[in-house]
Amino acid sequence: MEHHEGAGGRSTPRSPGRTSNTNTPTEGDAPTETLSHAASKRKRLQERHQARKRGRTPPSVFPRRNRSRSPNGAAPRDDRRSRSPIQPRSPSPDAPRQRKRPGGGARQGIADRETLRRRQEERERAEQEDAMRNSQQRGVTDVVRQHYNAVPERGREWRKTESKIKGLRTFNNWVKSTLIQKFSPDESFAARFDDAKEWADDSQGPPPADDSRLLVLDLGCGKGGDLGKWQLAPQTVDLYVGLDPANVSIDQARGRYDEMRSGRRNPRGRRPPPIFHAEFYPKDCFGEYLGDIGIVQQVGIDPNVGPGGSIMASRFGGGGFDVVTSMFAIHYAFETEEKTRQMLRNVAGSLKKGGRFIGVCPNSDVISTRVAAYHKQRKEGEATKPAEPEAPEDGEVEEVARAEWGNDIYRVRFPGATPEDGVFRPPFGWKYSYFMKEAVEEVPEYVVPWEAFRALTEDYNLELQYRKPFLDIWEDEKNHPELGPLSERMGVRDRVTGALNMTEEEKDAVSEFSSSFIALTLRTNKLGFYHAFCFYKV
Ligand SMILES: C[S@@+](CC[C@H](N)C(=O)[O-])C[C@H]1O[C@@H](n2cnc3c(N)ncnc32)[C@H](O)[C@@H]1O
Repeated sequence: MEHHEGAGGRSTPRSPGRTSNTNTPTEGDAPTETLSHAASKRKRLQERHQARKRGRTPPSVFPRRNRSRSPNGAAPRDDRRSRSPIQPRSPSPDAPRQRKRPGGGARQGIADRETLRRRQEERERAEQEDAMRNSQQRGVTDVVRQHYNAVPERGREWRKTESKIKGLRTFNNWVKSTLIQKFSPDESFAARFDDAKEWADDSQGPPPADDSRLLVLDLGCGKGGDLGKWQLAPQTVDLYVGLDPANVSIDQARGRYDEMRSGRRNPRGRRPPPIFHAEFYPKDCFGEYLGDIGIVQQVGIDPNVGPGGSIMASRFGGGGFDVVTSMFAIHYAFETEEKTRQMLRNVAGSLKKGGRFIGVCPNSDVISTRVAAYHKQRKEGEATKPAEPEAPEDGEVEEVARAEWGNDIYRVRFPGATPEDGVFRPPFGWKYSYFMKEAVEEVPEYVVPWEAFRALTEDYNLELQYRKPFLDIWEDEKNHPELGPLSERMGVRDRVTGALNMTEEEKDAVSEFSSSFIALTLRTNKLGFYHAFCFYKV
């Protein structure tokens, strides 16, 4: 789904960011000279800290990383092969033929051969299963990657005028801007910001400028639609690292950044506002560890987070990023527990203490309510139908009740059975396809059962600070002194009437308040298909 476009309009005076170009950097490029003084200092501390850490745990990050490279935690296949005790050996043609020993020895040989053959078969079966599992995992990632690579980049003008879902796009963009405005600043910056009013009353001039700048990591950055929002973050961004498995999207994101930096995206040749240093790499952020990306390693990523990580590591370790963000993407991780944990390892490993993990994803409360209502309605329908023979006859396949809902603009469809009570247990692998006009065409996504997710995050020292459905965010923030006017400048609402600029179908997709049979429940609970969250690394 596309949720692009810069927040637009707001101009906050800020100190200039560094703007060195990366063009098409390669992994491991050293951007040190492009980072600010604060970041270099942080980096120096990081290096010092890592040196201390290395003192405690002798193996360097590199061999540790190599060992854990496989997404499913298995040892690299080559390693296993090289350790195999039964490599078939073909005798050298020049070697004298050995004579078989007579009697028991020969029988022993036959028994050994039998054991070896069995072991060989077992090994081949295990390898086949391994390959199958890997290819299935790759399969989903490939489908998602191919899909997003194929979504055309249609340009800002088209998105603002022609698009059938322009209301939805701008609304989603406003929610993302709101989240960035509210949660990207660190505590000391936010405190200073809060104090400013009191301080202004005393008329002693503005508070001293904060020179600590943000280092931001975006997992699933897509075509770079949020770059403009980060440029307008209250606390200046120093570095933005964008990762996404869709390589075409990554190229487009880099192109967009280059245009912003050069001012080509600016209307009427106005001087561009200063922009941070940014780097973009293709990467599966949920199936793989991020520590092999040079810039991520340089800023700092701790491989020891999560269950099993040492107390020393959790007290002194930690990453170097202030903010990790993942907008409309973490639902791809919920295919398996392994991927979900890898995603959390990457998030928590890259965040420093006090760092924020902010994002948006489909709200499982809505999905559960929808699925339960679907089954209830289906059963009521069945109860009024004439009775059918109890068991299916020979060769007859019992039909699975497939939950689905939506309208012309969006559609959610479960390909398999769903729980009648709407509670997704176990919490992984609940695949559904999501269709969104112009944006997402039947891409497999996975339910993110919220409570299970929240429980898992605790294993990674991530503490939930905020979680809100989109519509509640709108209700809470639409009259905010900055976010309210921002919504008007972005075209989220009508300047005169104040009503949301959306068709009924778009509203249905975002809030579901006009949907048919569970309309009342949803309206009362103010649910929306998406919700936003912020976790703090403690
Ligand atoms: C709906 S788009 C959102 C893009 C962007 N965050 C935004 O808000 O405009 C979802 C993105 O998630 C990305 N994605 C899917 N699987 C991923 C994975 N394993 N790791 C990182 N990103 C992934 C897709 O390639 C796609 O760019």
